[in-house]
Order: sequence, then C-alpha cells, then structure tokens
Amino acid sequence: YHMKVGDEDVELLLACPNSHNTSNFSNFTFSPRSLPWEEMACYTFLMFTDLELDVLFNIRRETLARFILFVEKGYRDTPYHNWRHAFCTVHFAFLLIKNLDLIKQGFITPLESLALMVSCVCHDLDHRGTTNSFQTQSGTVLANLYSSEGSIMERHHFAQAVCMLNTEGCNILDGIPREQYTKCLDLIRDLILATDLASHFRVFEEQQKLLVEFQKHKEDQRRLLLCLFMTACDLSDQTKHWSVARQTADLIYKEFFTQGDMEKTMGSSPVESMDRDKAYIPSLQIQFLDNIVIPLYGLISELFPEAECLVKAAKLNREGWTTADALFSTQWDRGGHELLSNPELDEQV
Ligand SMILES: Cc1nc2ccc(C(=O)N[C@]34C[C@H]5C[C@H](C[C@H](C5)C3)C4)cc2n2c(-c3ccccc3Cl)nnc12
Ligand SMILES: [Mg+2]
Ligand SMILES: [Zn+2]
Repeated sequence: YHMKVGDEDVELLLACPNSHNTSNFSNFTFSPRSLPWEEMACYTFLMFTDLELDVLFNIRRETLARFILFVEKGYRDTPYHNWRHAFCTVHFAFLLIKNLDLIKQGFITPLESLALMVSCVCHDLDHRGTTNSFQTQSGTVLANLYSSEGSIMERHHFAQAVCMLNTEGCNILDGIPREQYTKCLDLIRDLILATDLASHFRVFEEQQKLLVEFQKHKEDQRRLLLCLFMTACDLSDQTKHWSVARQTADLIYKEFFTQGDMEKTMGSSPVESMDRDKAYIPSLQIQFLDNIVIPLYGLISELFPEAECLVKAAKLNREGWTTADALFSTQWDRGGHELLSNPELDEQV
C-alpha cells in the first residue's frame, strides 16, 4: 500500500509495532498505560483502521495519521489531563465497541461510533489541569468566552477539536456527505460536553430509565447511551487493576493540589478535594467510587452483561482504598501522601 505521506506520518506508521505482540489489547483488563508513550499515536491509528472507520467514511490514511499527530500535540504536559489520558479514553471506547458488539447489535450506528472515537481522542484538548470553577474564579480568557453557558473547559475542548478538523490535511471528516458531516460534528459537540461531570450528574437518572426498555431505533435514546459511554471512557482507569486506579488518583490529586495551592496564593480558599492540607484521598476516592463510578458501570453492566467485569474491578478498587485507609490511619501521622506511592499498597489486591 504505497502512498505519499509527510515524513512525520511515516514516522508514526513505522513506529507501529505489529499489534499481535499485545494480544490482550482488545480485552477490558488491558491497561493502555502499559504502552510506551511514543506508541500511543500509532495504536490510536490502528484502532480507527481496525474498526474500518477509514474505509466506512472515506478517510485517507495520511489524513488520519496527520490528524492523530496534531491532536497529540494539542495536549499539554499536565500530570493527568495529557495525551496519555486521551489515549486511555479512546482505547476504552474501542473496547466497548468491540466487546459489547455495539455496531453489529445496532446499539450505535457507524457514524455514532466515529463520533464516539473522535470525541474521546479530542475530549480534553488543551486542558490546563484546572477545573471549570477555577476558570470562573480566576477570570481566565476561557471563562470570559464560555462561562455564560457553563461547561467552560468542555466548550474549549470542542472548539479545539473543530480547529484540528479545520487544519489543512487533518480533516478526517472531509470525505463524508454534507448532512452526515453536520450530524457528526453535532454529536461530537454533545459528547465532549457530556464529559463535564456536572452534566453527568444531571442526566444519570434519565439514563437509568433507559434500563427499563432501551429502544435502539430511537436516536435520542442512543444519544443518552453515547453520553453514558463518554463518562465511562473518561473514568475507565477505575475499571483497571488497583495499581492503575491508584496511580491515576495520584496524578489527579497532583493536579487538584496544584490548583488548590494557586487558589491559596490568589487569596481564595480551595474546596477540600483541592486542598492538600485537608484532603484525605482514601475517603474522597471511596466517595467517588460509591457515588459515581460503581453506579455508572453498574448501569452499563445491567444493559450489557458482558460488562459485568467492569463493576467487579471498580468494587475491587473500592476495597483497595479501604485497605489503604487502614494503612494510612495506622501511619497517617507520618504525613500520608508519600505513602500513596508506597509499593506496599500494591500487594493488597
Ligand atoms: C478517579 C477520579 N476521581 C475524581 C475525584 C473528583 C473529581 C472531581 O471532579 N471532583 C470535583 C469536586 C468538587 C465538586 C465538583 C467540581 C470540583 C470540586 C471537582 C467535582 C474527578 C475525579 N476523576 C476524574 C475526572 C472526571 C471528569 C473531569 C475531571 C476529572 Cl479529574 N476522572 N477520574 C477521577
Ligand atoms: Mg474533561
Ligand atoms: Zn477526561
């Protein structure tokens, strides 16, 4: 298959290891964090071509390669909200499509699967490691642009995604008919906005009703399901092994505490979860798993029995935090945080 590609695209494609050496790549237990950084762009390319999205939507491989490289560059070097998180998110979307057989069973259309994959790759573009409330409080440019409609960061991530698509040689959607293009962009907008946890809290009750009688031919019901999948992809580290879930929490609180430090220097007092002097990570994580993570994957496993393993893993991670809690409380007076990266914590699960 000989084609003219830019030299960096060649680099990306050649860096592609033959996928057979990660045979469990398509398994829910696989942790995308185990792959070397420089291979993530290539595996993203492989996931799109494995789903035949390039064939279905007439996407030139050169354009797909350039789009992925551009998106990778669109992420900043923050502790958590970086290209590695975007890769974990799109990998989980790939796992859902493959393991729940979503397209063949008609739960989502091919166009919706394209929108889901693109939304996951782009959903945190240009994240600065700070929350929506931080934008408002410190009156950032983004707050001035988007605070009236809410979901400030998510609107920025969508704007960045549109920017990517409008960049010469990166528009992976330029091969689809006009009305499908518009529908796909509309979907990407809704799906990126759905990654604001505040939105998830608002629609979760409605999504639970889906459980009663899900009608896959109704577009509005598929839209609710796709938003549920977006949150599931965004939080998917919590469905992996304890060492992954714990390390992710470590990275997230690194970002949160940095924001809390900034808020203190700006004279405002941070909420508990952002304040390194007040936050107790095990109980914050037990709350997060009980209130958001376990109900979320619980609902998905009720809709799709094949997803049962996800709830089990999330519950195991909850147990991980109760054990950590016991460890912390015995040694808490030794200033708990550095204990987080304590290898002792890995043995328990
Ligand atoms: C493991 C894990 N824990 C998490 C614990 C807490 C929060 C969180 O947003 N907390 C709040 C706590 C109060 C009231 C509101 C606004 C802010 C102040 C921040 C919510 C997120 C967590 N999270 C995410 C995640 C998902 C979407 C966007 C950003 C992130 Cl970081 N992905 N994984 C995790
Ligand atoms: Mg986000
Ligand atoms: Zn995210």
